[in-house]
Amino acid sequence: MHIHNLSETPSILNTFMSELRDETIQKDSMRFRRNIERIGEIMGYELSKSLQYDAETIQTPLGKSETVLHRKDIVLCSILRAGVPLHDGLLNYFDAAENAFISAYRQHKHDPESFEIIVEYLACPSLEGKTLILADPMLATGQSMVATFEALKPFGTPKAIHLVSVIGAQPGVDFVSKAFDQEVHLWIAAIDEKLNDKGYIIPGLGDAGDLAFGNKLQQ
Ligand SMILES: O=P(O)(O)OC[C@H]1O[C@H](OP(=O)(O)OP(=O)(O)O)[C@H](O)[C@@H]1O
Ligand SMILES: O=c1cc[nH]c(=O)[nH]1
Ligand SMILES: [Mg+2]
Repeated sequence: MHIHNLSETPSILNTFMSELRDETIQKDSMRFRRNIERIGEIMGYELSKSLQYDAETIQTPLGKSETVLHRKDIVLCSILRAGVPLHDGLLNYFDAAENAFISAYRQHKHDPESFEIIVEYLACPSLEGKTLILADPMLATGQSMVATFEALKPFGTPKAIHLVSVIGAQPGVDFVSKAFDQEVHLWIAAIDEKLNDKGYIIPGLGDAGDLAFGNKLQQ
């Protein structure tokens, strides 16, 4: 897996990251969602540099200009709920993309330290020969990302796969890396050291879904 950790070069991205993590600032849910969206935009731009483009000549009012074509073979797939603002940011840039949504949430069993991934909803176009961008802001154990990829397999084989995340934990990044047998790029803004015994990233930022959209009752 090719890992592109975008916070290694200090930039405005690091400011957005510190606002997401700051326990006072992150309480403003509109700002929290917008910061994830802004990171999605930055990730989309950085990722776009690795794609291939066809050249096209367009007519301006005063002459002809060589340009590159908007890519139309991209499928953006995000994992509900926390993936929604990241999806919005990516879609702001890849506005010609097709879109897929999947619900993959962690359901804790009787023992609070163990959980399974529940996939209940999946809407996806054909992935055959397309560029798949799979987005989820939190990559903790990596199980949601891998379960999602497994669930997408019947929709065809993408020609390229890009995973987009905001914060990962090293054990989850290692888990995801082993799960893919084809070339995969991971675009991420931080890789934290570890998980706690409930599978939360330490130091991480807390629960991204709840911070973006409010608490949910455990089913
Ligand atoms: O790498 P993993 O260990 O699988 O954890 C990461 C998952 O946890 C979060 O979702 P969550 O289950 O909290 O659902 P939510 O977005 O509805 O809050 C997050 O958005 C990821 O999907
Ligand atoms: O730290 C974590 C782990 C999973 N999901 C989150 O929202 N945060
Ligand atoms: Mg959550």
